[in-house]
Amino acid sequence: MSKYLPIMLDVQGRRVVIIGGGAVAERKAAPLLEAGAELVIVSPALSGTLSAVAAEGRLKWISRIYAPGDLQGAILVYAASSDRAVNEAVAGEARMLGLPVNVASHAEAGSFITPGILRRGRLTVAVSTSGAGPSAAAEITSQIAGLLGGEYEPYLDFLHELRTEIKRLEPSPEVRARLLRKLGKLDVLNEMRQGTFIPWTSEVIESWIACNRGE
Ligand SMILES: C[C@@]1(CC(=O)O)C2=NC(=C\c3[nH]c(c(CCC(=O)O)c3CC(=O)O)Cc3[nH]c(c(CC(=O)O)c3CCC(=O)O)/C=C3\N/C(=C\2)[C@@H](CCC(=O)O)[C@]3(C)CC(=O)O)/[C@H]1CCC(=O)O
Ligand SMILES: NC(=O)c1ccc[n+]([C@@H]2O[C@H](COP(=O)([O-])OP(=O)(O)OC[C@H]3O[C@@H](n4cnc5c(N)ncnc54)[C@H](O)[C@@H]3O)[C@@H](O)[C@H]2O)c1
Repeated sequence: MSKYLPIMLDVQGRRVVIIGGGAVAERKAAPLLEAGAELVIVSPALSGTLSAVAAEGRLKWISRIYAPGDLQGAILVYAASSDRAVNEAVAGEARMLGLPVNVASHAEAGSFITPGILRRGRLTVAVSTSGAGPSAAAEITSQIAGLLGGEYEPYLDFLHELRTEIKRLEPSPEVRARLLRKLGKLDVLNEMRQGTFIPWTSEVIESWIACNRGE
């Protein structure tokens, strides 16, 4: 069994190529577009949703079958055509170029697989069964969605703001590390859940930093 490594990849403005434009390509495209990838789809046909996205100029559609050379300039590749042999040829070209490739028809021909994804603002949860059961991955993802409410979005925005301020205002690495550890122990998430959270002004942030610099 492959033991896959989960990573968070920044694809903003980077070219990602999907071969095939059907239902699976559509599912793989959604998180790529959300993450700001420069998406290129090579396929003789495109699903309705993908056509609409192409018409808005949010992806580039190359309207023909795959040809070697289509992966030039990409950082990531998805072989999602309905033709197994074509997907294998795509995986071969990707391997030659040293590019990570996902193969929708038979995962073992590729080098990465796609998890179920759940987002709450800056929080991302990715769920994988290591390929054992894609439907189970979808089901587990929706169970976790029920556990993690909308409060995580403002909570993580708050943590981000405080972390940025601590890094800006506190020159000592030891004190900064202590403040950042204390940040994780604040009860703000519960306050947000209960609707009792009062947003911190810059004065409150500065005084919290001043009061918590010590041991
Ligand atoms: C999670 C999710 C993400 C996504 O695709 O975006 C995802 N598959 C999803 C849905 C889904 N997949 C399939 C159906 C039809 C019902 C069924 O057959 O079960 C449905 C629809 C459904 O269940 O709703 C069939 C299927 N899937 C794969 C194969 C081929 C094979 O096994 O090799 C076949 C058979 C094809 C055939 O027979 O022709 C392969 C993979 N699918 C994966 C991910 C990777 C492993 C993830 C893990 O670690 O578990 C992996 C290995 C590779 C990859 O695609 O990256 C997404 C749910 C997202 C969500 O809704 O939240
Ligand atoms: N990994 C997964 O999550 C998953 C889920 C379901 C199905 N599948 C598998 O993924 C594949 C695609 O499924 P789908 O539902 O999107 O099929 P689909 O028929 O909806 O789409 C296939 C697409 O591939 C395109 N295509 C065909 N030949 C091509 C070529 N030579 N070059 C470029 N594009 C080409 C078609 O025009 C079409 O747009 C199937 O092999 C299926 O077994 C994978």
